[in-house]
Amino acid sequence: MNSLAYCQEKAQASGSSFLAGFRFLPEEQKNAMTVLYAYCRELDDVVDDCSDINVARQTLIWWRQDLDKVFHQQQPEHPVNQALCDIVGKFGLPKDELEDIINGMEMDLHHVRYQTFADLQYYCYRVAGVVGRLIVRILGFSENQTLAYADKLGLALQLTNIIRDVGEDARNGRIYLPLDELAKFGVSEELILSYQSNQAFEKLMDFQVMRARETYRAAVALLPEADRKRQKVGLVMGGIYYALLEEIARDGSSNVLKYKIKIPNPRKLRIALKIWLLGFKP
Ligand SMILES: CC(C)=CCC/C(C)=C/CC/C(C)=C/COP(=O)(O)OP(=O)(O)O
Repeated sequence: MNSLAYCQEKAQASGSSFLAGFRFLPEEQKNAMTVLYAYCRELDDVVDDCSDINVARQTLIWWRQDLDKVFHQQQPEHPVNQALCDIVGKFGLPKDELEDIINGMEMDLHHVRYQTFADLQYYCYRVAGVVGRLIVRILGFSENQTLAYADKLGLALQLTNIIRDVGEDARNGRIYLPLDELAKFGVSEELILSYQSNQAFEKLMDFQVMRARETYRAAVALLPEADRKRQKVGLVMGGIYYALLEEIARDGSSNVLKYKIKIPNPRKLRIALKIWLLGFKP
């Protein structure tokens, strides 16, 4: 199997919410997005499948060394890194942004709590903001402000992901919601870790949803007119996750403790098509 085929299989197997948007792209950009997606997925798996933190840490060190080869004209060992060799030059993907994703995964190994929203934002930048930046580079941009849009949209998506996965993360002993916000709303860590919902938790979650919604609006407002057309697939990705956020709000945001809300694939495709034709207005 060649390295691109490996990435395509990895992306397909993930069943990710985002793949629906890729089909609108020309072959070269679609392949680059698939390689980037596979890269993120592989790194994610290192942390998700981790039963021994030392093994995971060593594996991330190995990924750093293998990524280094991509930028030093050497043959990397991992098929995803081999596939990256074909796209980093073509799309001007910087090493430090690809490395930042590894840094974000490392944070996941050590940090299971964030004190403030500023702390959480730093994590979100590394696992989602830089992904947004790399996507913006693949799709093409003419104004630097488009990078600020990428940071913001990445944050909006990651906040949505955190809201959706509160229950699943709690089962793994993780709480991403900032601890000072838990305290402000009178929600204890124990309540979340025992999947108990109460009025205080409902209010906390309503606040989280409202802030995520505002983050989507702020992101779209940052995207310069000149880059809107080229960035349409990114907006489709944002729109699919925004629909997920609205679905969580409709369902009752405190239910995130009990189950994980999903949008069925046919609906994702309808949302993608609508945004492609009419634009994304959160
Ligand atoms: C400019 C721009 C497009 C910015 C956005 C950047 C971006 C795509 C960040 C990824 C954040 C995120 C929540 C990933 C989860 O992926 P997943 O495949 O695990 O999601 P799933 O579990 O919902 O399928």
